[in-house]
Amino acid sequence: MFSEELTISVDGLGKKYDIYAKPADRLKQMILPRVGRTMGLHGLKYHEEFWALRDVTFNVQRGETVGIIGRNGSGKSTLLQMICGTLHPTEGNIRTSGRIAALLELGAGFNPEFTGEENVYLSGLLYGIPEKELRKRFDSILTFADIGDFIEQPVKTYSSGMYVRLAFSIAAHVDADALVIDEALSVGDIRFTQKCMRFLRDFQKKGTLLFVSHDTTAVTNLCNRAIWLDRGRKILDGPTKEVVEQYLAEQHAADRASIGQSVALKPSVRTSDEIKELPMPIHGEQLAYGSTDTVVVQAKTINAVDVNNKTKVFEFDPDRAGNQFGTGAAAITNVSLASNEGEASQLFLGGELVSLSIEAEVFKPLEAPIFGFYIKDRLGQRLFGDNTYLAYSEQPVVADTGRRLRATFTFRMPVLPSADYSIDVALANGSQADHTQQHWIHDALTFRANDCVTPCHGLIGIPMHSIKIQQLGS
Ligand SMILES: Nc1ncnc2c1ncn2[C@@H]1O[C@H](COP(=O)(O)OP(=O)(O)OP(=O)(O)O)[C@@H](O)[C@H]1O
Repeated sequence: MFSEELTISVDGLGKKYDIYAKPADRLKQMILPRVGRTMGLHGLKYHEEFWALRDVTFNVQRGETVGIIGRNGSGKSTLLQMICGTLHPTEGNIRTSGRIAALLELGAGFNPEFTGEENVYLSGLLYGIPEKELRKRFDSILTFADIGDFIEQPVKTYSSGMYVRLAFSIAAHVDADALVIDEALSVGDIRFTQKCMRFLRDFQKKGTLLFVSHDTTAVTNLCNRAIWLDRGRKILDGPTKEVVEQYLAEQHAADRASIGQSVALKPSVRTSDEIKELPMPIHGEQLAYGSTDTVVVQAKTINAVDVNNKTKVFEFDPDRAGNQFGTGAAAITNVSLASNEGEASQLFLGGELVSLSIEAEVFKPLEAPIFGFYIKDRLGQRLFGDNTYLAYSEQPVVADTGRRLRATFTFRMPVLPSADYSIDVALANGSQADHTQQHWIHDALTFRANDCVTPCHGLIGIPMHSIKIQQLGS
């Protein structure tokens, strides 16, 4: 039975396309089977069957945010279009409850000949919002979209960014119970994207969200759950962090396999597409603490309290680390955090200088090794990270077979809200733009930040150089 708590229920869903090699085959398929049947011939086929989606089953509960990930052509858009009712399934069932607003890829939704304003009313009516109500909301829709006088121009004259601004603004104003978003946010500029993200974070508190993106970081940031599609099939459905990690690992394995490189270090070792976007962030992406000591102006107060932002580090244990992948030409053998004086320690303070060391053993010569790390929060959001590339780009450290290497990053442990965190470490070979991961370990070290007496508003806290209130003359 379809529960009231379910917003979307998808059962055995499939979409088949008949692919014809040439247009004439389509005609033959329409006419000849009938002729054949009258002659007692059956099963004449002039096309290939192609299943864009097959056998996909899942439920989305009211209030859930679910990310859909997968390679190009894996069936994500096909799935969303069927959920929104713009595409008919070949087999299976979809049940939805409440009002679903869709923000599908460009091309869907608006009548290109109509002006933006006409499209606002048209879309509103399709969502069942009475015209009188739409009039009341029109100004707010326009303000959100921020496309100025273009609202009076036909939509066919819009840039893709304007199109998405208007489409998103409408979807945000129709009191939807569920929002279905397909790649739309990749089009807008940063300010608009931030505005949409704020809206979505607010919407998440009450509504159901289905979110397709190639940007796995965005999926990780926004969704608690993810569904991975591949070649039209559901591969995995679960907590976002796990699904994204496995998806990236699988992608890298496939990429490596396609260029004939070995991929496995050990059964749990996987490869990842992160290689393309990383090795790890370049300098400048890292947290902007100065090289000189920062004065924490609240230090007096903080030190007066027994429990400040202490961070407890759990030692590196290769068997307990998360997913791993890489070619296996080198292996990371140890990871540790020490105080800046080099003392191995398990407790640090937010704002303290610490050193992260990554040691590795080389099995095959590396002409340009790059070590890197990321610090991630509980949802897998990357808070900051860095790599050795820029420091050694002019003169890479060449490592022969049998050598052992150690990279050390010294940085200020940020002030962190009380929660669990983890550190990904990696050793690649090559350049920032073109490299191969030799060994990447997700969650090599984990740590817990304790009671945040130190001011920390947001993902990480920056120790303040000064805080003042001044009386100004009237
Ligand atoms: N009308 C159609 N006729 C034939 N094949 C189609 C049709 N529409 C989609 N397909 C095929 O179905 C498969 C799934 O397409 P879909 O657009 O759903 O993938 P996707 O995961 O959204 O891809 P992308 O990430 O590139 O947007 C693709 O191989 C695509 O070529």
